[in-house]
Amino acid sequence: MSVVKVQSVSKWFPRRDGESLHVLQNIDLDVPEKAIVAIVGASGCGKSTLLNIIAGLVTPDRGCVFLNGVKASAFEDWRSLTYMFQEDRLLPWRTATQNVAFGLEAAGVARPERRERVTETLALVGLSGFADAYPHELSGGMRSRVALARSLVTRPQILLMDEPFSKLDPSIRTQMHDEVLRIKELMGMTIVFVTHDVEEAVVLADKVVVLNPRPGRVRETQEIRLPYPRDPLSPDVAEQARLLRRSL
Ligand SMILES: Nc1ncnc2c1ncn2[C@@H]1O[C@H](COP(=O)(O)OP(=O)(O)OP(=O)(O)O)[C@@H](O)[C@H]1O
Repeated sequence: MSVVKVQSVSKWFPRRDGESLHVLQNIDLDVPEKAIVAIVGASGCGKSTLLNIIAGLVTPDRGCVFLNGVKASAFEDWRSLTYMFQEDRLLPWRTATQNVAFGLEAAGVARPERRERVTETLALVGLSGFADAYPHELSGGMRSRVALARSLVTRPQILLMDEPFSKLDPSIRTQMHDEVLRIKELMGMTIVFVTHDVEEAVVLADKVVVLNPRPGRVRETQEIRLPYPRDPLSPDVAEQARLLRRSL
């Protein structure tokens, strides 16, 4: 069974001139359990809209999304799904610990359990020594790790990421890719992410979905069968990236 299934989804947004913008047309997407799927495509082709529809943040005009086989409109286990945004969105007045704890506080998790889970998750992303640091005291890579920890602290089954590492230096980005793969294996998550970076798609994903613009349609789906870990500088990754670029 697919963990995420997108079935014939179409979406229009209203435009200021009274017309509507056709953003997505008949999108089908199947994400099996523990898969990593990348969505790539030209700017404005509807990648984030598709991710937002999967996350239940935007309602499709046609078609539907199933999460663990349940129609999204009837899905109740939203804590099993988490979303990592392009900006880290850390609260500057909260320490790393307090930022990571935020979702658990909102969910009413008791303080002792909160403390245990935050400590465990900060250790998971390699930030045990920075639990009491404020965001301005952390490097870009560390902030990204806090944001990742905040997404993981609820022990999600599905991780959605919208260009989460695009603002990082290439070497830090590579470190974050390694972290995501390691943690994904450990936690057995299913991941869907959006990226502009075809190398990032090839290094992380086992399936890459290429969207065509205006309106966004699935142009093709490429399986990436290279073994993990994938060296971003290897000829195999370069060749897959070349094929994807050609498709774009
Ligand atoms: N809430 C909204 N209301 C109206 N138009 C929107 C809304 N959200 C997105 N759009 C428009 O829908 C189109 C697709 O946007 P979307 O952000 O999904 O594309 P994208 O492929 O993620 O773009 P990028 O790669 O530049 O981030 C764009 O033309 C955008 O302006």
